[in-house]
Amino acid sequence: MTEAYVALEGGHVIEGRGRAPGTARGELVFTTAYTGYEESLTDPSYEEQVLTFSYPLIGNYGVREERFEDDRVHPRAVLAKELTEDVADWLAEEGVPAVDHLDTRDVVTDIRDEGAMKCGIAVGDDVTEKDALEQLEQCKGMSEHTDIGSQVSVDEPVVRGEGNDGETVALVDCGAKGSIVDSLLARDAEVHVLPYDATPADVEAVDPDVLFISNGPGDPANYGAAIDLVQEFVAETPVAGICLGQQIVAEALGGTTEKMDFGHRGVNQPVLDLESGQVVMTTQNHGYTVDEPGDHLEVTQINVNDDTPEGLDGIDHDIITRQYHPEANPGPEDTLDFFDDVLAMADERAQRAVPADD
Ligand SMILES: NC(=O)CC[C@H](N)C(=O)O
Repeated sequence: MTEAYVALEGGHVIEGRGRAPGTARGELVFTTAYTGYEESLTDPSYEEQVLTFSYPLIGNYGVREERFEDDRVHPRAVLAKELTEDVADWLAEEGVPAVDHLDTRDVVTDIRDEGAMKCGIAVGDDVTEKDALEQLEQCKGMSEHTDIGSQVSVDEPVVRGEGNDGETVALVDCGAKGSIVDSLLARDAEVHVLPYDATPADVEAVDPDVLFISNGPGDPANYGAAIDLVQEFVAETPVAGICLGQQIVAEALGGTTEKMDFGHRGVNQPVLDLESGQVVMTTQNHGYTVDEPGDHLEVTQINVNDDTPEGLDGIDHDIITRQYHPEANPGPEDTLDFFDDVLAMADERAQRAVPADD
């Protein structure tokens, strides 16, 4: 049996069964999602994190590429109670260490008590506890990954849905999930996917009907270029954002963000819309949150469990953002109309930009 060690911040080491070999380190987080492991494992927002599944059996319906959100696995390592052969083989092929036969209830309780923490992993025939502790020693905190966007973004602009007759979207790719692009394409948008460090000139070249900031890993404060873009364009171009995108918009407009203790990761986070009084179930994956929205943004939706902001609207500009993942994948599809709202906002701007016939 392959050895597997997980060293937790503070130096406590737990042992499990090795399912995919290698060493790794990252911020230890958990998701309560009971479905959608392929989508979670390919979500770029998990870059530099180690993902623990609290649901006990992962992999029972196989591994299929059409459910992937990106072309590779993003968590640095994976922990679970029981991984099927399919998932273990996939992770081994991807070079992502995996450990099962752990008491994930204990791991989740530790994270809930202590907060998301650094960890080191060592899996293999000859590894020891010391290898896991060495990984832990080298582990950086999330906000120390100051250029994390470069690990997950396109290098050059890419146009998707060229010639579509809907709105033109400039999507700043801070690690965008594929299904966000798909949700826009399904509504006939032409999507210009721009690098996370795109310049104002890159956005001007697209002349978008909406500037859309994607989800992505790490601390929103480390996305200076995207923050600048929001400041530069907000007066003339509608702005939308999902997850990291909401946090970047808040940072850009005088709001603040903060790190949560252990974040929200799962597919049944209840969100209250303050205007309609309706509660929807949402998919979430974040460890930071907007703290103060600032003077230019109004909180429109909140998390029912802890009142954190889940939706923001612009007070003096056209802006809509969500902290959760309206595209779902995995998770409930109660919130897909966000994309209709964003494109309706973009369409209004597009109509205004057309000079009136005389
Ligand atoms: N899914 C995301 O966009 C995550 C946003 C940010 N990295 C956070 O952890 O809060």
